[in-house]
Amino acid sequence: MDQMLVSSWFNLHSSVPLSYVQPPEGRPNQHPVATGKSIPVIDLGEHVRAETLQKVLKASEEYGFFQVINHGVPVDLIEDTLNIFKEFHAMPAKEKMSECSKDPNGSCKLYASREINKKDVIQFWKDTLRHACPASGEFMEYWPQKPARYREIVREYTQELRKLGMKILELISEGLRLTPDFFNGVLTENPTVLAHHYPPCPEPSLTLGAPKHRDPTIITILLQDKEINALQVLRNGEWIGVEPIPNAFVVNIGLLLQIISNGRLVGAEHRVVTNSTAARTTVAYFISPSNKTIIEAAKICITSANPPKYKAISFEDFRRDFLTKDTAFLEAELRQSQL
Ligand SMILES: O=C(O)CCC(=O)C(=O)O
Ligand SMILES: [Fe+2]
Repeated sequence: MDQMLVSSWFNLHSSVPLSYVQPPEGRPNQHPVATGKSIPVIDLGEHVRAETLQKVLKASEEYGFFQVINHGVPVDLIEDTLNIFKEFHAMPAKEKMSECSKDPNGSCKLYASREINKKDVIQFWKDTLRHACPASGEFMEYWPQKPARYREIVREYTQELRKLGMKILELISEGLRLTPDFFNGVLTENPTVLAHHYPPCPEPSLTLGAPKHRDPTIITILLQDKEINALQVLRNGEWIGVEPIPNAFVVNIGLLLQIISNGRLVGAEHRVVTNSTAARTTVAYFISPSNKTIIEAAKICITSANPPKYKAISFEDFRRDFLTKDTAFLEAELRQSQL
């Protein structure tokens, strides 16, 4: 079982095992990254709220991605968080597995794509630790207890990220003319933290760390490792690299918010490439609803010129379909006929 993790065997190979070789049309070099382009960077510390709001809205409409600086999350906590997840992924496989097997219902899990993404024949060059992190503190008893300060640091980090997430969602609510508390209840009740680890890869031109996908979230807030360019966003048919800015967060609109905004905000497609020299660790904070929540366009986002684009769907049905079907297919299925 331990051998399932990419980190357990990647250094035994000088070439990529066949099951990790992407088909030619899916390889990174097939669609190179646009030069000189980047996603917007937004200073959340700016004092004119209306201006910040416009920037967030514009970036969410045009890119579905932006970075935030002066966001209020303490730098020490950011460093501690990245380090604790690096230390976690560096532990022996057996120990990692046992630290993530405390909940029989699977609220905490360590996996490689082989295990989670049954629909994908070709695998991805990463391991992921994922667990629930609701504000209530529920499920914390199932979190890893190693490395020693894991629970303390990750608890504080997820609390801070919730605050930041709600601040961003308040700006978005105001921009979309939703009520200020629109996202306060069930829509954001079920956050998850995912710590991805991408080991160095001997043949980066043949592999991907993560496939082209949209996130099954309201929004995602990502902490990237310094100095490694690997995340790319698709915009108007071009891949744009997301350059790491020290201590900044990458924010992206998820498919759920695309549905809620009736297509006004973009749940943009993105992917992760690999490199041959350095391991990369990232921490994604997924803001998601509780299972029974119905996802549909907000009334204010529906007009006669812009009728509902998607069928209503419960989050649990959405997630089941999302895991088993291709996203493009799911979107087409959700899209109502425009008759
Ligand atoms: O690790 C990254 O850069 C991106 C991760 C991601 O896209 C995700 O968790 O959905
Ligand atoms: Fe993603």
